[in-house]
Amino acid sequence: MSRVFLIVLDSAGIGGAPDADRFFNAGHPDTGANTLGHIAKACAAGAAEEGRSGPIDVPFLASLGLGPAIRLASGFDAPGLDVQPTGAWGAATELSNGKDTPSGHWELAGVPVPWDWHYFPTTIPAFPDNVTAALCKAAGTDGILGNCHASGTQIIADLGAEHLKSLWPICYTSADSVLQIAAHEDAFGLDRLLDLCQATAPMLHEMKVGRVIARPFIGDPKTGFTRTANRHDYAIAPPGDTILDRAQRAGRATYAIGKIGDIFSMRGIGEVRKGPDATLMDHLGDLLTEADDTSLTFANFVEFDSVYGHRRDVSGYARHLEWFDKALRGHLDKLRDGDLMIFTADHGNDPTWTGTDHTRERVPVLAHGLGRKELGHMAFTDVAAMVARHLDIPE
Ligand SMILES: O=P(O)(O)O[C@H]1O[C@H](CO)[C@@H](O)[C@H]1O
Ligand SMILES: [Mn+2]
Ligand SMILES: [Mn+2]
Repeated sequence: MSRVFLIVLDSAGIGGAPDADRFFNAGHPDTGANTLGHIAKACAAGAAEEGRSGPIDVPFLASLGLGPAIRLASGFDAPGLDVQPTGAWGAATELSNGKDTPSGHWELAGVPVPWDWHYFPTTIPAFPDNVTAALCKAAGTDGILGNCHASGTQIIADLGAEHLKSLWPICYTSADSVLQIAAHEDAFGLDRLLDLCQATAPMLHEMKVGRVIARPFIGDPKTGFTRTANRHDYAIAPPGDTILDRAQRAGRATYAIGKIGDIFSMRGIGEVRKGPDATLMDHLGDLLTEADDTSLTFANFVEFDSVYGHRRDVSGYARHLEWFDKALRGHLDKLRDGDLMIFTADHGNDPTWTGTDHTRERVPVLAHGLGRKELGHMAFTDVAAMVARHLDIPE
């Protein structure tokens, strides 16, 4: 019996979403956004030269069929990826009405989102009075800082010093259905921040706000402020049975690498391994060696999105893709006969695009372990079906 490794490169979209015109970045529609296509184009043009150089160098992903997947999704010929595939490749189109992480992951796991998410307005204050009151009560403070749309790194630079004086939590949102709370790990306290998020999450979930996210940071006004890896997402539970639930019910071991446990509200998850992406790659290597036969490992590499996509850092995103591809090649000898490894994404975040938010895109579905195969156009839920078939559990 074989195992499945389902690996999400967070935000690694490939353009072509038929409904991209309904999604926006800084007031502009996402039509034409193409995360991996535009990164490959920038690399080939010599426009992504920080810490790396030249055409994009991802031989493993290219050998699975990344170039043809981009062409299928968006009609774009991505330079540097034009090799004959030996893996299986397709392009998946999202149904859920959201270009966010939970929508993408749940749908990949078999459950499109049946409701419309609640988004906060771009006005200041962004949060209604009852939400602000609940935040103050749970934090034990007379007020909150922020209360607006913001980039997470910018808002701690702007308000970190004030936060250290008042110890009021920094509360902000984005184009996603989220309420994020940044607070200093030592001065405010990590446990106090996590308790605050946990206490207010049910009220926000009731409003169909997808996640309350704890964003702890360290530092001081002199040296600057930095976010730590102790981020924690408190997400609404998926609205139905996912592939993780099905696998667990069938008695299979399920492993979550990265923030998968948070995204699925721990439903259907046996064991969690977390850390920055470099550590997650070690965890993946360990699980390739250790994971039980018939098990499902579901991984999310978040830094493509959080460190490079939202920051519109084209060189950084390309560097991380090249790191990922190389590191992964070092683990391939641990695969066993019959194992299936799938690489996909949850949405786009084109670093060449306007704004700082996700972009509505199709995503690649690249598989190792099925031989050479054109999977064609797919739904996100077809990924769950592929996993189910391979593990011999109900689709
Ligand atoms: O700017 P930061 O805090 O990284 O926020 C980003 O991270 C959030 C959760 O993934 C998204 O909603 C996006 O706004
Ligand atoms: Mn995401
Ligand atoms: Mn994001």
